Amino acid sequence: MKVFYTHAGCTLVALNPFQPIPDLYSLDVMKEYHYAHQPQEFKPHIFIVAEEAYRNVRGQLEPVNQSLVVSGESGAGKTWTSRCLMKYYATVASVSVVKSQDTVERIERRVLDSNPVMEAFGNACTLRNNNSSRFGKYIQLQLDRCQLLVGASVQTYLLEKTRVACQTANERNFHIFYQMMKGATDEQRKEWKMSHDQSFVWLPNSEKTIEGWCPFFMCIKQHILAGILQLGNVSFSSSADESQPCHLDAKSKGTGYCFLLCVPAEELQTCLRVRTLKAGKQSVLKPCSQAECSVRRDCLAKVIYAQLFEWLVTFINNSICADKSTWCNFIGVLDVYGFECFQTNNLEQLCINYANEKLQQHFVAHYLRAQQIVFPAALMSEEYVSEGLQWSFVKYQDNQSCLDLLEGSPISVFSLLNEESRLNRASDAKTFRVRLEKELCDNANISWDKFSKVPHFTVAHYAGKVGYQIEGMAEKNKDPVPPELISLLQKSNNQLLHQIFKDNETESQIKKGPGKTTVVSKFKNSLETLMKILHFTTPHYTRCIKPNPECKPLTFKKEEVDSLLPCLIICVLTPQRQH
Ligand SMILES: Nc1ncnc2c1ncn2[C@@H]1O[C@H](COP(=O)(O)OP(=O)(O)OP(=O)(O)O)[C@@H](O)[C@H]1O
Repeated sequence: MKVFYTHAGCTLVALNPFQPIPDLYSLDVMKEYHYAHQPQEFKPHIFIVAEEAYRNVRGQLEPVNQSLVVSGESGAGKTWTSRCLMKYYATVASVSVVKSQDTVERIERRVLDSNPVMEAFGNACTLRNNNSSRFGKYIQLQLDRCQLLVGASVQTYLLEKTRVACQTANERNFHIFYQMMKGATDEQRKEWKMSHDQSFVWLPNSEKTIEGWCPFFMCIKQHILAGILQLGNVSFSSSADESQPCHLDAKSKGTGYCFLLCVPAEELQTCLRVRTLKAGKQSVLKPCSQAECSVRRDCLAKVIYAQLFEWLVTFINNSICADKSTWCNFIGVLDVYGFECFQTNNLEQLCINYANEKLQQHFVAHYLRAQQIVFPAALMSEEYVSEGLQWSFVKYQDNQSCLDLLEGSPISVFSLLNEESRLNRASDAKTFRVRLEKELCDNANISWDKFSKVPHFTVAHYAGKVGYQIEGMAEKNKDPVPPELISLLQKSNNQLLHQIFKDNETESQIKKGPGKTTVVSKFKNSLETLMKILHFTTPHYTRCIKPNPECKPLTFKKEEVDSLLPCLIICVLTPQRQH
């Protein structure tokens, strides 16, 4: 029926049309909502949410700062919606009416222009979405005393860095690699030691044209990225004599990647194949197996890319963030990865689903609070409480029990996983599974398929059950980076590489000892900071819905969408409190 928005309780539901809808987001429509006496009486639209938040800031009612939480599965339209919100504020809260044109160029444009740059480095074509964000982000739009947009800052969460060195079949690496190859001049190719016919292991499906995605070339020095691509073509073969390092395969004998990363070739090639073990003051050199060499190669690429991404975010923040003295309120836009359940799920999905569980808890708690219910005592005793509210409360308890399972103290999945990662030995999946079962068997949210051949555990999340594979989880959680590689990067003659590894967090982690700062502990900390921000702001929820898995325009597959609805039902079932 070409209706793309509706309200469900306090949530705006946004249906992805998968094709541009003329005039749905035009300047005139923005103005209509912005200048309306009562925008809530207009047709449901993302601009109502935007305007409501804006008016709240104007009204200065506590909490004045606002958070717009945009959720939904991959491809549902979260990034699109976040962009719409940013464009809305860049228009209605524009400084242009007040100050010179220069300022407009400097602020709104810069904020909006940061999107394609971040997307180039952080988005990729996946099976679910051609332009899938592989990181979460919270964008804080900073408003001055007159509610004009004067700056912004971005906080990012959990970049999927494994994608740099490993792309699932039919998926691609981050956009930036394709963009730079597409835009490279002959001269640049020469500089990067890349011939026209050279193919790259880490650049799959480059022939794929992506509709609606416009490749462009970024004018920054891409030596590091070219170095990463060249590194992906390095392979190893075992030496006949085990006491000797692996051989570098004929094709990888070239030292282009060492040149591009500006580190001594011999030293890097040794670091990739030989481990330095410290025993007191003495160092012992131990050749790595073929598989270990590949892990070290991938690790090098991942750590460089992750640091580069962080540097980019800091760089963007430095250019868009307003001086603290110039802004007093903010509207935050949260675009996080939705709930994930694949055939094989590991640490990444566990973290993502944990984040969703936290957000869901925040949502339900907010909703119950908005109903002026002081729970639990009042909720249970008052007779007039609707069935819907009681149901919400039960859901809230389920949600809490799942969070206890994941992050609770002293014993939870995370605490046990961290313990396992801190052991000075490789983790054994079967033993770890037994430990999990022994310690957590009291929690009804975890279960085990006794007949499964691979060690796993199943968590009953609010949005459904997800089975997590245990193999490799503790190692991923450690995210170890060989110290030799970091020391080498610190010596790089590439100014940027040298700078980003100079006082590198990875190094301080290494100094603290293995497993001290784990992926889970870092993610949990950053999520806690986010939850605190959300707690002190007025939240607005938008749930994006993917109407069909094939991303077909204007196609609504009822059976596919229905499975998503339980997460929404909570807001439909809880009517206004009736006295
Ligand atoms: N309102 C809309 N109008 C037109 N097209 C849209 C709209 N919302 C989304 N799309 C289309 O759907 C695609 C997927 O949307 P988007 O990238 O925002 O999803 P996402 O939820 O952020 O996914 P991911 O979690 O994978 O990053 C967009 O590239 C765009 O083509």
